[in-house]
Amino acid sequence: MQRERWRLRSVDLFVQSAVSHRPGNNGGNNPLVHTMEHHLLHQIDLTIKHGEWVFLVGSNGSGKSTLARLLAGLGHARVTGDIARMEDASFAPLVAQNPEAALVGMTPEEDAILLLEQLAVEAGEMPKRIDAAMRIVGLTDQMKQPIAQLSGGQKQLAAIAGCIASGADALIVDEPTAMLDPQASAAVMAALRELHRTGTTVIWVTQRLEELQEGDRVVSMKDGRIKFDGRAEQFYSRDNANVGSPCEEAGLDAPYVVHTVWELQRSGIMLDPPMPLTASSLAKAVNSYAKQPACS
Ligand SMILES: Nc1ncnc2c1ncn2[C@@H]1O[C@H](COP(=O)(O)OP(=O)(O)OP(=O)(O)O)[C@@H](O)[C@H]1O
Repeated sequence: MQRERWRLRSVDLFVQSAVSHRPGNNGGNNPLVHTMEHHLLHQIDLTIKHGEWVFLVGSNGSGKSTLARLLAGLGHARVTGDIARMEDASFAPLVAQNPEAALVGMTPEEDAILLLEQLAVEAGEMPKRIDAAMRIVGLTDQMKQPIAQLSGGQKQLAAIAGCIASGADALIVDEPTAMLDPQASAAVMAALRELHRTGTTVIWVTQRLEELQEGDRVVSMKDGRIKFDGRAEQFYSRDNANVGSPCEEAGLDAPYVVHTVWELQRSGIMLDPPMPLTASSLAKAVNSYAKQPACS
């Protein structure tokens, strides 16, 4: 059985922000400042095992990044409830939507070296780790190129390469493809799927639901709460009255393939498997439906 990487029980998270008020006419010019507490996460129950791949989805402001930062151990927040991390778990680096803020080296290679230096990795160990990480993300040819000359997708891959070289057993990526074109997005997805195949736990925050594949685990959030935790196929499952899939309840628009399946269901066409998620699996399911003997 896989060991647990994170276990959160009844976790609530609060942050404080400064609020300033201009006093009235007779109150002088100095603004009054007081702090206000915001309750951002509510009763989070979540277990993630070593080696799992989890898509964390939800509409804007639903709390995805807040939860991602909490899992990465970042931020200054008041947290109540119970959070357990396994003792042998390494730190889990978080790669954000815009990687430029996190890239400090002049080249992808130098950036990885600086990160490994921070982690006190021996100098003799570094080239092996960095070469392997660049190979996984497909940046071997660009690793000595100035970061300023890389495309957005290559910068994202450079940030991910640094995390891979660090040897972290888990990686959290927050909307890594939000600013990328389909080709660069596919390269980032392929690099992380490969990393996952070799045992790394991956938490992928996204609003692009077409990135989900059959069998993927989906955790969806709304108003700071987890509303759904299950397989992608169930996420799109409507009830008998043809409404109310967890995806729609989260306020998200399903991919085109799923809309097509819903339309087929509305016309009484039930596919097997019932919820294909890619164009090719939809075509396959429609093909085998068409080959079924007609009912009289
Ligand atoms: N430091 C803060 N102080 C006050 N409110 C905050 C703070 N950080 C986040 N929030 C609020 O918490 C809510 C959740 O924010 P969060 O960034 O986690 O959402 P998200 O699901 O990642 O959204 P998006 O998809 O837009 O990035 C939002 O309403 C946001 O305004």
